[in-house]
Amino acid sequence: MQRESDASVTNRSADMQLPQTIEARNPGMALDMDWVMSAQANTSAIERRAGSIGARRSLKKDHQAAWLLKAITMIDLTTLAGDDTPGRVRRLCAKARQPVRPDLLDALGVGPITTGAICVYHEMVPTAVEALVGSGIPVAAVSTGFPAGLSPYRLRIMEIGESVKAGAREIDIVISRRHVLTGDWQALYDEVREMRRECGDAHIKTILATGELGSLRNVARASLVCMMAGADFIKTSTGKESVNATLPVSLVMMRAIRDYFERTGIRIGYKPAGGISKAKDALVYLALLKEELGDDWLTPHLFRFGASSLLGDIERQLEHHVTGQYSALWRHAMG
Ligand SMILES: O=C[C@H](O)COP(=O)(O)O
Repeated sequence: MQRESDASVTNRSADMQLPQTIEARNPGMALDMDWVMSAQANTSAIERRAGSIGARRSLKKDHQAAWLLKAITMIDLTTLAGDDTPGRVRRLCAKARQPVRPDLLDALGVGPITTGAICVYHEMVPTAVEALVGSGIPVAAVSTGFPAGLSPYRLRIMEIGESVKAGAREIDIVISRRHVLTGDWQALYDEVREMRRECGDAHIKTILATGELGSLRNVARASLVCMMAGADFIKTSTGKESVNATLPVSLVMMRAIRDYFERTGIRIGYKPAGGISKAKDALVYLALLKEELGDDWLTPHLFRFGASSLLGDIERQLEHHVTGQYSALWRHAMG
């Protein structure tokens, strides 16, 4: 019985690999301070809503394997460590090309899938680009003095250009947290606008480092300013803050995205990142996304997980789904 319903959704999951409608990019707009300052966040209501999401049933349990496969296609498979080597990046790229064992995919009735992207530091971009030739998987580079974003402004801008030149098709920039903490929204807008310009055709994800922004209201306002400045995606965290992606922050950012869509007709992507390592947590994020932004956002063009170890746990859960047995986590090493 469970197999039957899984199969029907799993077939749908194969559609995930079909080209999605590519929408026009967010051109941005003039900074609208009235709109920015009107953004508020009722922390207790947000926490209550975020706390209830895990218990809801928006993703049917017997369709879990299909949702986990979908989650894989939305992972920015990441390595951002000081000891990264070309060998580690090449292994990660091989994993991005074939994130799930073919026998498991066969058993689930699905064709080949890939992760959404590979995410690395600038120095590793050429290695990743070479390792992914012909796969269609984009390379994302973290840029602008990641993770603190405190290197000289000119160099941060140049870093973007260098990564684009090296073949990165997505640039994850970090914003200057101080602009948010001092309420200098114009400076934040100008910074992101210039970074967006430097990205050229590469898509820009703006990392808010929400764990360092002081309040959910600041998260809401910073999200709006980044979108007004032309962000293609807004992303929670670098993975290096002491608090990274959380459900309350995700709720606030998703609602800012909804607000922006309702007023401009432009869909902005969302990327929770940092500390998401369990398949069950990924499902909760997808449930929240579906409930807050709807099915249109359930595509790698509009949603990514920034994660270094989530894939291993998802693969383990899929193996359990097919064989009824769990394998050891070490068998799912990423790099
Ligand atoms: O942007 C991605 C994050 O750095 C990944 O964080 P993680 O290693 O906690 O999964």
